[in-house]
Amino acid sequence: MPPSSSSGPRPAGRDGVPALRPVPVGAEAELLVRTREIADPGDLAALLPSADPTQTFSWVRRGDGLVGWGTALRIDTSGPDRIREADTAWARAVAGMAVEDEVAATGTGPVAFGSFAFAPSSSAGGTLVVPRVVVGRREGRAWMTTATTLPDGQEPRLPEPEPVRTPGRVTYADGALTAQEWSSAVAEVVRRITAGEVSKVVMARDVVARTEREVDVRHLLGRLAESYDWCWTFSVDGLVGATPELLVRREKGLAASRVLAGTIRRTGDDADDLRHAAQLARSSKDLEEHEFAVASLVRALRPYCASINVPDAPFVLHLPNVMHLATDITGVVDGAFGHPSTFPAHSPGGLGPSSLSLAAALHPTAAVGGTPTAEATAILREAEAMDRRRYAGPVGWIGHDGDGEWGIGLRSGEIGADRRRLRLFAGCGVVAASDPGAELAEAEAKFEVMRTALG
Ligand SMILES: C=C(O[C@@H]1C=C(C(=O)O)C=C[C@H]1O)C(=O)O
Repeated sequence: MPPSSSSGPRPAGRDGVPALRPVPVGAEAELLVRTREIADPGDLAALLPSADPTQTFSWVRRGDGLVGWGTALRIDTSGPDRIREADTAWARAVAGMAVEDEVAATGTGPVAFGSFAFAPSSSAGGTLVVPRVVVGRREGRAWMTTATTLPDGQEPRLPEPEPVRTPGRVTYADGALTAQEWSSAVAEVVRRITAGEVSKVVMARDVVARTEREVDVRHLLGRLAESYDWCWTFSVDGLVGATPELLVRREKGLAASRVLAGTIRRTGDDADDLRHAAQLARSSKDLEEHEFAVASLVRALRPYCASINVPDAPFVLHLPNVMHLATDITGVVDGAFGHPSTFPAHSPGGLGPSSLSLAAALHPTAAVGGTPTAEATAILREAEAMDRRRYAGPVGWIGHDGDGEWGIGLRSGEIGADRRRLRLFAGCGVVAASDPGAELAEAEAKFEVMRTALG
């Protein structure tokens, strides 16, 4: 079966067929995907040949991960089922690929990078892209994967890398709401929480960055990796950032998720920060907020797992700008290791629900939506007065067997058609005990990630 439908773009969900809008890779072409081992390529981001954010892909943490460029296959979806439809379309596309994989490890063979809108109604929808070239590294092994169009099967020629450009002078302006308006919106949400409508609402705001020169996504990726090495540095379809929060990873039958909720700003003084970290770990407001987030994640993951492990108490994650309460949750995916699964699997080996179907089940978590989810997201939509687009949505990659990693697209910005303009986003969990001024300061601290990247 060809990896792409030949009948042209289709609206999402018509006749129950997922929207599958391929780029023209050659009418009825199938993809030939080849992976071979390579010598250590050094800094992955430094391999990226072009400044174009739509053709530059990254998912890198502490030097390991995947980068890619070019587009061999693109799947676009939209609407409430945007994530599941992409997952189904991906399984179908993979079935039509010819694969030669001499490494056969996690992240080798066909992989697609993806990014999905936070809200079902957003025009940002969802996208999976198989790049023409992917380079990966993990635990001392490195590989290159190429995706070429059959029957020709010519290896893509590597473009001459363009030099990395700096964005020059950067100015910032309010997005949908001024700081003052946003604080008032937070105060109103606190009132609604106190009145008992919901327990927690995650409120985000946007600011607009304008740069003197067109933004080179590689400049941002380099700076993000430099300062936020412990985060996942991502670039997919114009969304770029460094997220500390893992929505879900599925690898060889195990699922893992890192929940963050409860935040305190770093002061720059190590002794002070340690004192604040101890306060954070005892703060009832933050612990309560964290508890909501962990409980909702576990509730959403449980139906897909044969067993789940949840630590008794969170740890404090130290990042350069903020510290978070963090909990790492792990589970054995239903269908793994011969356990009978009620969920469709990507591979005949039968590892149960794919990483992307798990992401669909978990998104949006209480850490980025609120509690209870449906009511909280309705409130935030109204109170924020903006479309979050891909911010706080799942971003990451999926492999041919359904394994993959999906982060929450935080600490990020969106580069649109005008490459001198970025929308940056940051938010924070609002509970009954929240103070609007403190929440504004917390959002500011989170904006710092992209501000540092812009330089
Ligand atoms: C919403 C954001 O962050 C989320 C909210 C947090 C909080 O309220 O403490 C912490 C981490 C994230 O789950 C963001 O970074 O924009």
